[in-house]
This record gives sequence, structure tokens and C-alpha cells, in this order.
Amino acid sequence: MAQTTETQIGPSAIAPPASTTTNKLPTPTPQLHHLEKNNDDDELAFDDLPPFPQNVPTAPLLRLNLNRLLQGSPQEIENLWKACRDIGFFYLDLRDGQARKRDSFQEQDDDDDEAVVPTQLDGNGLLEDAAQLFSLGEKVFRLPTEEKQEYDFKDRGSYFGYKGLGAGVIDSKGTKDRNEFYNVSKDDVLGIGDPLPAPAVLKQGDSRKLLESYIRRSHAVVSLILSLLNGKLGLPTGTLENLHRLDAVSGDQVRWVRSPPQVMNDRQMSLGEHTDFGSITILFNRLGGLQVLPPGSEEWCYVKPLKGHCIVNLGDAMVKFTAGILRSNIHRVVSPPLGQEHMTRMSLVYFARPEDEVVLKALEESEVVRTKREDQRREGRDDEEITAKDWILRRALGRRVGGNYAASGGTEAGRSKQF
Ligand SMILES: O=C(O)CCC(=O)C(=O)O
Ligand SMILES: [Fe+2]
Repeated sequence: MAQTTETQIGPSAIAPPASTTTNKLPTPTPQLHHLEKNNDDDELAFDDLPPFPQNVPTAPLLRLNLNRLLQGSPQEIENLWKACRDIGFFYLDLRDGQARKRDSFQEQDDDDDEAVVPTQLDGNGLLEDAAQLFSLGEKVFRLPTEEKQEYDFKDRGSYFGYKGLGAGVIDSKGTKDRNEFYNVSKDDVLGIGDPLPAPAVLKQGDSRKLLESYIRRSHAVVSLILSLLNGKLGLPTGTLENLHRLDAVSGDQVRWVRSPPQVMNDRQMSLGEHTDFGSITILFNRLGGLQVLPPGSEEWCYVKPLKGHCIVNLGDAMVKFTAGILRSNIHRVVSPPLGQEHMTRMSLVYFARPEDEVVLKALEESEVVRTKREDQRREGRDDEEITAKDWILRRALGRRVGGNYAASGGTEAGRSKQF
């Protein structure tokens, strides 16, 4: 089936200088004035890991709460809207976030009593799945390199499966990355299409069940966010969710990223500067290393991992759907900060992407989007219309060693020094 013969190697990177900061002072970022500094709350530290240091620049991301979003808190929805417009990154506190009754983003049926409706939206459940998947990821990466290599499907034109250390590039010079990926297709796990070959540890029933649960729960969080953004954009009910149906063929995937420690005088980005290709990314970090370049700033800032939270960021599809009203921000992965730099770093990601056949273009049923797009047309600004499938393939495979790097850029053009 089409969706299982194409794969994704992840968005590797691009690499500006290896330093984590530049010498220049950050320029003012007025559009971020509302963002609060996060409290250095010990409760949110990972006790089994060396602490994230106090003295590195950290991104002032908003901390949103899944429960409050679920309850439809106007303040929380406003914060979501601001975060998605200003920087396209936020923390989401998943603790205790659970849908207890039918929510607008869920499928309706005829029975409309107030009883608890079985739902996949379960913040604590998602945190538990993520914790178990960190262990499963370790098992996958512990396999012999030759075995893992059997699951690199790049030559079949697919970005799912394994990408070895240094098999992606982080810049236009072809500098090799310093991470491994393992990408699992949503459609494979949900039985939409033919399964891809995979190591036994991932084929086991328990692993498949865990992956399925994680996919369903991540997708439910994504659907909630999409439905709230749909409302703020004034789109007809269900527009964004209907471009991201769980049971439709799409490039959605789970990814583990593993970066071994780097030696002191030879450090570089492990995953280069990029924007995500799809719609919404749900990311679990434990060690530092992820950095974002806040709008208007020249200083890369670490995103401090917080226990009980995921990091959510928007990808390029949301930029295209909204003619740039929403933002997909550039980010990269470097060595963990001082005190953590000797540790192997692993992260876990769920990438939600539009269904394969969806054309990435402005959703002009929204008045704000239409107005913005009309202004752009008057300025002569073209926007390439391309299906999600082609967009993601081009971006993903372009960043493999030997790929067409120059064609792999996203909506960061003009923001990244790389394009
Ligand atoms: O490892 C991380 O924290 C981020 C990974 C990432 O940005 C990606 O895989 O697109
Ligand atoms: Fe990313």
C-alpha cells in the first residue's frame, strides 16, 4: 500500500555554528511580552537525572493545562491561540487531563446521556505510555547496528523505519547528523495498509498495543488542539479535524531520537535547524538539548524539559493552512547543557500530519485566513500548493545523506540562514 512503501527519515537538520548562542545580544521580542518565565519548580524536575542547569538561556514558553483546555477555559484557549501565533511552541501539562464527557472534538453518537464516555483523551495515560515507550526505545537502539540497518527504507522511498547515526545531514554542506531515529507509522500500527518489516521487539503484541495506545492518545490531544484552533480561526466546525482523521492514510508517526554524548571539543548540532513538516508535534523530553530560536531573537534558547508535561509545537502545514497566521518555529537539538552533557539523550515524538491527499493551502473559509491570503496575493506572494504526502516526502528524504537538501526547506525560508 502506498503509505507503507514510503517512509520518512526524519527531519534532520541544518547546522549553523556549533555554539549554542551567538555573541550578539538578543533583539527585543515585543510579540513575546505575554510569555511568562516558567518557575523553576523542583516538582517538575526529573529526579533520576542530573538537574537542568539554572544558568542557560531558556525559552519562555507558555505552560498550558490539558484539563483547562478540555473544560473550554476561555483564558486557556486564548493562551493557546497566542502561543500558536507568537512562537508555535508551548508546554502542555498532561497531569489529570482526561475527557469525562462527550467533547465537541469527539465523534457523536445518538446516545446523549451524561455518563462517562470512553475516550482516548487521557493525559495521565499518555504520560504512562510515554514512560514505557522510553524503555522500549532503548531496547530498539540496543540492537546491533547491522540489524537496525535492515529497517532503513530510504531506498524504497520511505521515511519510516530506522535512520542510522550520521545518515542524515544537518546543513547544505552535507555535515552529518549525530543522532539515530526509529520511525513507526501510525497506519502500520492501526492496520491501515500493509505492515512494514520491523525488529521483533517492535512486532511483539505488547509493543504494538503500547504503540497503538500512545498513537490514539497523542492523536486525541492533537484533535483537541485542532478543534480549539479551528474555533479561533472561525472555520466551519470540524474543518481541521477532518483533515486529520485517525483512520485515514497519513504520514503520522511515532519517532524515537537518540543522541550519544559528544566529546568536549568536537561538539555540533545532533539534529540541525528545522521546522516540523506536519501539523502538530507532541514531544517528550527528559534531558535538555532541544533549542528554539524565538522570533526576533538571535539567541538560541534551550527548552527545559518538565516532568508531567509534553512540549507541543506546530509544523509547516498549519502555517500553510492559515497563510502564516500560525507559526512553526525553527528548532534544533544540541548537546545537553552542562551537567547533563555526558548522558545519552533520547526523546519521543508523535508527529501528526494532514492526510496524504490533503492539499496544503490556505483555508479561505476562514475570514481571517482569507483576508491574510488576499493581502499576500496583492503583494504578489505565491504559495506552493502541494499534497501533504509529497511535501513530507520531499522534506524528509531531502535531508538524508545523498538527498536533495536544497529542496528540503520548509516555511522557514527567510527566517533560516540556511535557505
Ligand atoms: O529531540 C527533540 O527534542 C526534538 C526532535 C525534533 O525536533 C524532531 O525530531 O523533529
Ligand atoms: Fe522537530
